[in-house]
Amino acid sequence: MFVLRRVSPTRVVLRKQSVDVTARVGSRASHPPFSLPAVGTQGKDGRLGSHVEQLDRSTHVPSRWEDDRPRNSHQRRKPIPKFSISLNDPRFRLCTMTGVVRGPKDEMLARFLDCAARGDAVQVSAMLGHSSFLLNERGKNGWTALMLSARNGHYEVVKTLLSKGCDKMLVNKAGQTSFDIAKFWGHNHIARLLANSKDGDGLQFLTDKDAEGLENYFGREYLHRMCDMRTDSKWLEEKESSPNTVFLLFFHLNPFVTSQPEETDAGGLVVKLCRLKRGSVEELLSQPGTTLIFLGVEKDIKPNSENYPNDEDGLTAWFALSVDKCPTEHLKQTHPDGYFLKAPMPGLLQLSENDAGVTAQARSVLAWHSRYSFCSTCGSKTKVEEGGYKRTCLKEGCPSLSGIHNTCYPRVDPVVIMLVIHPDGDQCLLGRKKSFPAGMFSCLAGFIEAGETVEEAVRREVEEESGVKVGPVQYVSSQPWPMPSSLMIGCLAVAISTKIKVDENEIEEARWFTQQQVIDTLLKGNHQMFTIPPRQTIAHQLLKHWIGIQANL
Ligand SMILES: NC(=O)C1=CN([C@@H]2O[C@H](COP(=O)(O)OP(=O)(O)OC[C@H]3O[C@@H](n4cnc5c(N)ncnc54)[C@H](OP(=O)(O)O)[C@@H]3O)[C@@H](O)[C@H]2O)C=CC1
Ligand SMILES: [Mg+2]
Ligand SMILES: [Mg+2]
Ligand SMILES: [Mg+2]
Ligand SMILES: [Zn+2]
Repeated sequence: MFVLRRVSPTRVVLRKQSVDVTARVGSRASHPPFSLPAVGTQGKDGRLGSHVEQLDRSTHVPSRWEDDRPRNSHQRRKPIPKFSISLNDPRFRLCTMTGVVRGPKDEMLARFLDCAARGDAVQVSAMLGHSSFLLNERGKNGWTALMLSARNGHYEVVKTLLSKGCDKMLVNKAGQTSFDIAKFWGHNHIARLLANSKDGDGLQFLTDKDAEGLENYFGREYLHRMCDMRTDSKWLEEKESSPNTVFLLFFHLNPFVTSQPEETDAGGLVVKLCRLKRGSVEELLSQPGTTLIFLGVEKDIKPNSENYPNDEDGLTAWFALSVDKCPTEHLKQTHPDGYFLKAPMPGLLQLSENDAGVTAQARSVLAWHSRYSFCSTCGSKTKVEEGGYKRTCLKEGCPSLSGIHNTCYPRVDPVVIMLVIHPDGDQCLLGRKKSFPAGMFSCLAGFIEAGETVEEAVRREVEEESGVKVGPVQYVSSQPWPMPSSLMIGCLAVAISTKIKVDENEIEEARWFTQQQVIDTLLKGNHQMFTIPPRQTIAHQLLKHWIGIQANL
């Protein structure tokens, strides 16, 4: 068990059982390096990322890494009183410690904002029930309840406030909407909620294009997977033969694509998956050695719309079709511009977010079929079921048929990837493999082993590869990585030792880089000293996240 305890405005102590490490905290990082300090209602200047010591203790949400021992009585959060007397009642005139007279309305507003900042959706809803004027009110620092709940990642509060019709277009003193704030602090589920909800005039706040970048690349769920329909073979057959169904073609795990001019002034080419229709793939479907996988249905199709007159449910299904023989000749007539994208890297990174998400799903499952043709338990033949999502052994009595059928489903291999932060809070550890392009450094990564937690895998891999010992570990976000089927689990971790000794079998070099060096490379495009992986990788996003949570906008 690790705890970070602030002992002075500039120092924290990191404790692990008998190990004590005292670390200086950089002047800009007055909170533990990645503890996402929650913003309370007492921020002095309305800036994001107010320092912990600037916060009213009653509104600060303690992070997992802070000392969780009971606080002194004066630090304990007081229960929020119920309001049952008229606000104009003179008994509610109170004086603050500074002698400034605060009216009952101010006091109520302060409590309302406090509830929003702490994530108390029930109390927020109750207070709005009798005092609707609070909805869009700002505190002294110019922040509304929506901004505070978006900042601190309180999904239920944001949902409650939106359902009451709050104004999500209001901005703080820095000109940021609640969406900007949620996005900046990495609360992507909240940013998506804000982006997709309609404003007072019934308009959607952001277009799909604007909302891009809210997920890690390969993570966009463009299709509804409809897992429950995989066992309905009649429905699947109907969809397979429908003229509206979309087929994505793969050969050697490479998707069939076209390059089209970009619809922007900037010009350039965009690489798009070819959405083939039944007519184009009819012959390929009947060839031996094809694999067909049901991917899902388009999410935003209006049932029985004019475009889909033949389909009873109006849902457009997508399938991935893998063929054994190169089909370019076959498609020459219908798709003269089509070609197979040289996957995986960096070819796949040219796709749009939507296409990348679908490709990640298709490629991982197809890769599994290509490597697991026979039963992994007894070596017998298998039959493909459930729209390509299951391979069942055909040998009666095979042990794979009893118990949990985990050998019958596509693999997902969990991998930890971590940005290790120096105890001084101002440097991070990056390494490079021999196979990386010259000058490129990235986060350390490694496969999780059987019977291992995410946290332990982070500590083990970092120590194995760099010799650095790690204490606290915090999850940030994940990314499917379809080469062939990894799930990257992105974490920030705090080092408790700093001496580097690389394992030369895995890593060529590892170094501590200062935050300024990372900013120069990441944001200013200065690649003289080193480069980092492209924006589509979770390694890049972890670095961005670290810079983000340290920033004091
Ligand atoms: N999206 C991103 O930003 C990044 C993604 N990655 C991905 O993360 C994955 C893991 O990173 P990596 O540093 O290679 O991992 P590790 O540090 O765990 O080293 C991998 C090596 O360990 C062996 N190994 C042990 N267990 C497994 C297992 N379950 N599956 C496969 N190999 C295993 C393999 O050796 P052997 O081959 O000799 O059998 C392999 O070469 C890679 O696929 C990489 O592409 C990595 C960095 C950035
Ligand atoms: Mg590794
Ligand atoms: Mg390793
Ligand atoms: Mg390993
Ligand atoms: Zn078997």
